[in-house]
Amino acid sequence: MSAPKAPIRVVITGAAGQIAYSLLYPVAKGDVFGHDQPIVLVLLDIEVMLGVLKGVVMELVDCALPLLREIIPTADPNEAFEGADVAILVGAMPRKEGMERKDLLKANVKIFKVQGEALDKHAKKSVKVVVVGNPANTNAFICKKYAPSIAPENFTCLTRLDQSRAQSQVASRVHISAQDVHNIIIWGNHSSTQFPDVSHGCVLLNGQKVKIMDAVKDEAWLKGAFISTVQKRGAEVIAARKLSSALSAAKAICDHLHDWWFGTPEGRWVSMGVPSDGSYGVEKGLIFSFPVVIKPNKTYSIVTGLELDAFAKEKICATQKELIEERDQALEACA
Ligand SMILES: NC(=O)c1ccc[n+]([C@@H]2O[C@H](COP(=O)([O-])OP(=O)(O)OC[C@H]3O[C@@H](n4cnc5c(N)ncnc54)[C@H](O)[C@@H]3O)[C@@H](O)[C@H]2O)c1
Ligand SMILES: O=C(O)CC[C@H](O)C(=O)O
Repeated sequence: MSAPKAPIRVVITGAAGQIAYSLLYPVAKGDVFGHDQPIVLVLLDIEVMLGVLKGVVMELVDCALPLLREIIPTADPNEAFEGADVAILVGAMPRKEGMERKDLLKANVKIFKVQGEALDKHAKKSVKVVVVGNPANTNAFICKKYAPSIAPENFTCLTRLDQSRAQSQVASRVHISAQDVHNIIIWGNHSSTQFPDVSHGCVLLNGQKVKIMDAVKDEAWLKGAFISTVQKRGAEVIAARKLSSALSAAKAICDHLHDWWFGTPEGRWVSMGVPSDGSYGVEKGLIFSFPVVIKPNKTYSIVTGLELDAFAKEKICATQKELIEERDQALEACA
């Protein structure tokens, strides 16, 4: 029998919030890092939320989870990131109905400067960071910038929810399970300019791989309503719930980290916001959602060599333009 694994330190920020409430259980139970991986959960929120956080801690304790070795609630980023193996950065203000994205950017980006600095000083150099708080790509860019001692590729942002949304839209159109829809790509920003791209994807129909284009047989839908539905899904959820998506966001965070930890299956890729290496003409250093493959040793690489037609190039250009504008506003707000 192999020796029991040492616990890993997993930091979740915004721990008293909505997404965290759906995220804590699967993480603490072992669904993300493995059912043999003990965990120390570090829960960061702001001072005024410590009372609420106390209740969340009580509930976690009451779950009596075998892998959960310790729970550390705190409002101090320097304490939170000490020795961190994984940082799930959820804590930020969500957009409410009628709010402009710009308002969110100014309010949230400074949080990620502070947390980048704290990660730089206190986290393990191997720490894996996923930024969820919006604007997720730009917040991840700022976090990375203020943590220069950590490798840039350790900073990612969540676009897996967009991927899941796209998979489900195609699955319901073809009347199959979402798990039989493979290799859809989300390019660019986690925003309404993102480009959900089915042109390299396939579905499994009776065990056979069929191109999504051929299975759906409706190019007008794939180039029109499908794209806008995925792009605007977050806003649609806000309009209906009066709150931003939380359950589905938590599920997507679990998928993103599970695949980063264990790797992607042969021949399959997933979308993650990662620092651009210049692939597909995207400015180096921007946090841009690309298709990536991940090895079991937890290293990922951008899938290169995919052919892009004029339609795809135009969409990728538009989302890149938005990210450059956001980055410049964020740098100004942090200066
Ligand atoms: N990338 C995605 O796919 C995706 C999907 C859904 C939501 N989001 C974003 O995730 C963020 C959180 O959403 P939510 O619904 O959980 O919001 P929420 O308001 O329910 O919770 C946010 C929590 O963050 C805390 N917080 C605020 N500032 C903090 C700081 N400096 N340090 C630590 N904690 C801090 C708040 O006190 C609150 O408890 C929002 O920005 C939302 O837009 C992203
Ligand atoms: O603020 C938004 O527009 C969306 C919130 C969240 O990022 C989502 O995708 O559900």
